Amino acid sequence: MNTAAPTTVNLQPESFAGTLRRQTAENWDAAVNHRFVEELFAGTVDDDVLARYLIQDYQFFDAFLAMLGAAVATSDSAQARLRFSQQLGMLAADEDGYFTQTFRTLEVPAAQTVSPELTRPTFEFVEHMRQVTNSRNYADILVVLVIAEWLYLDWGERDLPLPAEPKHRGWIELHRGAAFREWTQFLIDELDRVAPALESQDGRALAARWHDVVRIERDFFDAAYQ
Ligand SMILES: Cc1ncc(CO)c(N)n1
Repeated sequence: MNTAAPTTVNLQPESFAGTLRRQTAENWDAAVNHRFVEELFAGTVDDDVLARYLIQDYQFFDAFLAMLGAAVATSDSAQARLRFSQQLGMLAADEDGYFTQTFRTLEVPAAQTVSPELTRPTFEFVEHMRQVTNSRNYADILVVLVIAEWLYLDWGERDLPLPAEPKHRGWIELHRGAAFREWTQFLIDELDRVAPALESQDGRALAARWHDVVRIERDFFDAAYQ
């Protein structure tokens, strides 16, 4: 695929992130236009589907926080370290608050929020995050961060009316708007600043991870219906 969907970030088309975004357009766009996203905006997603998705995503969330901690620890930039730290504070307050409130609304048993059985996409995603966290390689960490946030920004910013109920609307509002756009732009700019040449050995390893993680994002939505 050689077409780039319209996106809400500023991008150098030939940059590391721009090139990989274009190479993975098929799975990326399938995720952004997924049935789950359509039903979330419409406010029609089945409560069981939403609960299954959020139970898995709470496990994603914990590994994601650990990965952000690794970004704090490994960044070569003091300014970037502060930006990651600020985001950790927001996630611990607003995003954890959304999960907690919505688990209560959906009457999800506590055991399911603590140690559910992982679906295959969750297992794979957590494994990628564990690998980059342990690698202490800032560029490798940024690859996973950029995909997770940029792909979610792309569906969150879809031009659709917002649903009324907090369990639907809250998840959308966490992934759209000026603050989330600015955060995503920061991640893309950091990756393009520190990424190795795409054709180098390190660059090829990062590209392989990029392709796999975008595929997992799509599978993650599918799993909520299985
Ligand atoms: C699976 C998945 N990808 C990305 C995000 C956004 O960080 C999320 N919450 N869950």
